[in-house]
Amino acid sequence: MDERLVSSEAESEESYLEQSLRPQTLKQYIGQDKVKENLEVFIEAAKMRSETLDHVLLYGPPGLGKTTLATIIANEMGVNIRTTAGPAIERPGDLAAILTALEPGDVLFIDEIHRLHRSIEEVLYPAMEDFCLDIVIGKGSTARSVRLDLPPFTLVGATTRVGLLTAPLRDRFGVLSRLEYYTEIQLADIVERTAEILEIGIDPEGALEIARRSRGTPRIANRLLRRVRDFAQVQGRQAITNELAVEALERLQVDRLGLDHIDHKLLLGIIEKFRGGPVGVDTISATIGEESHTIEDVYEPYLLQIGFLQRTPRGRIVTDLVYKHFQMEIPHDD
Ligand SMILES: Nc1ncnc2c1ncn2[C@@H]1O[C@H](COP(=O)(O)OP(=O)(O)OP(=O)(O)O)[C@@H](O)[C@H]1O
Ligand SMILES: [Mg+2]
Repeated sequence: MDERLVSSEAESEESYLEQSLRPQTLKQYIGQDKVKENLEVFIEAAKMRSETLDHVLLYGPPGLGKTTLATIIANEMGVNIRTTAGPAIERPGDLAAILTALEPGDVLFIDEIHRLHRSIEEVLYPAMEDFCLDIVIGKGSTARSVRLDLPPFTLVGATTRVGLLTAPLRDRFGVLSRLEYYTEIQLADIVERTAEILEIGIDPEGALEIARRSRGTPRIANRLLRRVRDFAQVQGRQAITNELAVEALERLQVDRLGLDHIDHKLLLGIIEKFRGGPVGVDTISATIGEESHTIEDVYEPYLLQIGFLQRTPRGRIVTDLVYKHFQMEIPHDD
């Protein structure tokens, strides 16, 4: 698969840069008002009672700020954060080692928590519920189980695929927060904030243009800003104006809704070869030469989100919005 400018996944070099752009406090964190307001109350209450914060599950599409929020929770609680990821924990002993090394009150952040092995999840249950660890010592007939106390801690889990979490794991989180796509105005604020950190001059209208094409996703907004800055620099401009943003993003083939050549190929393929659908994913896959699961996991979600595609039992259909976007005549049933 090509690297896409509008991919919501982090590029290989990007994660380092992203760290420097992460807001540190809830106040600096733009948008997600409902999630923020709830967390504010829970954090405040936990601090008043001198207790740890309840376990928090953050879920939603890539690039919306889950890792950022995990860091902020630790900052606001005034504790350390220990970070790991589902696939990195291979044996129950790995998790036991992490848990016993925690300081009282710490945040343990497990990214991609849907990818934890079942055998490891079982270690997590008593740890989350009673702050203890059941370990087996010895082998065979002399084996016995010992209960170890753990320091109280807050588990923050993050996932893009909440549906893959087992019910017993999901039920052990006291706070479940779903992150939503951002509005244009919120993304424009994020772009302006990032521009300030990176010392890039930008007009409000330039920021709004980048926001509009960022598919509701801060990660994409920040990436487009960096690419548009390259154009500004090469052209010797002091600030990113609306005109410059439009010109740069058109040249980068990111259209005014943030769609790129792959989105165009998919949508126009359904229109031109299947008269707008319905058509099955496997058939689309064969015609445009992309894997079915890539279409479903990577290409479709945003098109479904903005109402350009509809899923029906007989396959995918493009909506009237697509014809309007491409300035094509809407076909009439006859
Ligand atoms: N609310 C926000 N305000 C300002 N910047 C944000 C916000 N949310 C995310 N960002 C920025 O977007 C980038 C991506 O955010 P983050 O890494 O937290 O996303 P994520 O949800 O953890 O993604 P993934 O699912 O790929 O792990 C970061 O550089 C971060 O600074
Ligand atoms: Mg993350």
